[in-house]
Amino acid sequence: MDPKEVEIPGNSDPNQPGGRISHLALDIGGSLIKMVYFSTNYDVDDEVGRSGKKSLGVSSGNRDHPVLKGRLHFVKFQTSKINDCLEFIKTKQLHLGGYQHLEAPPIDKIIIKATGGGAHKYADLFKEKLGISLDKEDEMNCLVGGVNFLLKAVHQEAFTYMDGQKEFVQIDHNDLYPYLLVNIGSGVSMLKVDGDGKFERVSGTNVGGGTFWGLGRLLTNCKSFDELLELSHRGNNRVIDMLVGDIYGGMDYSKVGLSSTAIASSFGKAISDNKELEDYRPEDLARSLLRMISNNIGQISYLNALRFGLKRIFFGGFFIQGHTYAMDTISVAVHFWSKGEAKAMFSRHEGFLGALGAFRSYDKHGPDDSLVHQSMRPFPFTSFLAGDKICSPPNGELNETESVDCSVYAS
Ligand SMILES: Nc1ncnc2c1ncn2[C@@H]1O[C@H](COP(=O)(O)OP(=O)(O)O)[C@@H](O)[C@H]1O
Ligand SMILES: CC(C)(COP(=O)(O)O)[C@@H](O)C(=O)NCCC(=O)O
Repeated sequence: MDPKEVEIPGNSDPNQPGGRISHLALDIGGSLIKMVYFSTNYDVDDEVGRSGKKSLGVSSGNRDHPVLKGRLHFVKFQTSKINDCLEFIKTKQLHLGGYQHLEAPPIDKIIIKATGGGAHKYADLFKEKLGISLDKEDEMNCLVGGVNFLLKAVHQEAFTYMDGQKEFVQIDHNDLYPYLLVNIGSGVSMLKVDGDGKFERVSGTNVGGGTFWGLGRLLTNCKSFDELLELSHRGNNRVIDMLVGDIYGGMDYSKVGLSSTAIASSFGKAISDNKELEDYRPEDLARSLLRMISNNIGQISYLNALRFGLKRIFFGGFFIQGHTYAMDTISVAVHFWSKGEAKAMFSRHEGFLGALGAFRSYDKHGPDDSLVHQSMRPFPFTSFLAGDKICSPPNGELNETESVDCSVYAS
């Protein structure tokens, strides 16, 4: 997959005079590299200062008046195509922070925040190809930092999805914790979150997004993840799944609360159909697989929520990426097993939780003399938390490469 060009509209192009990129952060996972960066080329306070009306420095901005306006960019690459990612960073000079304008930027001293297993695996490659060092942030810490940030700072970030209905959830900042965070990446991690930086990884499963894509590719010969998803939209899982009704002669097993349409055994019909793989339609195989994996994750999530008495479960990770059928299946599983007690919630920037957490971690270190702080910390970043300061794209979803306007307020 080639990354689309990130649109850096108008005067926020870092290659234009005064253009500036800051806070590049990476989450290098088993399947995908997620990248977040902020671009701006004008300082609102400078503008106000020039107009003679008011002049505020970065440190003296307030919550009613933005210090900076710019764009937050979200980009993803396949991890297997990491060279495309390196080329993208190099071409756009994303790694140079505030040093794009220098003829000889001090590249060997520049440090970029990175998380995910790939921050360890590919550290040498980044050094070799771009000359930069990766400052490794813990993956779970970043996930929690990212989701807490989104839930608190972004208007209409969390929503429920059931029976085709999306409903935004009003987040009460004083009543957010505890909750269960389920990150469905290549594998699945489940974390009990009790506060900012307060969490425990309570469970996980190796049957996750990588399983769907890996097994799906083998079963259907799909060439891309998007193709597999598209197939699953058109499929009918009942062709392959053994339903309760198939076992009970079309009847419900009502004594234990199982309707005739419930799946008794995923892929179970394949044992008696006397068919070969090629006799099944790829779309039906894709649908059964998606249902099986989503159901399983929904059920394990519910069991962990039950274990700790948690009523809210937030799902993240690129497996979901706004995919309605996966969300619906997960929600139904949580609803069914919890008898309506627990709620599955999703996030609009679900795939970028870790990258956002790494991005925010620029702020957590105190001032020191390293170049990372000079080049990548042009403003106090907790300031993003001052209310609903990130606008969403008009359609509310983020694609492969997207950016959102945002304002930075001094904290
Ligand atoms: N374009 C894509 N290419 C590959 N996998 C994708 C794509 N879009 C969504 N996915 C799904 O997202 C999963 C990866 O999710 P992610 O949160 O990025 O995990 P990781 O950090 O392990 O890379 C894949 O295993 C796959 O199920
Ligand atoms: C090892 C991982 C944390 C890596 O994160 P990922 O790249 O999958 O997002 C994750 O794949 C995981 O939690 N796997 C499940 C391992 C288990 O608990 O069985």
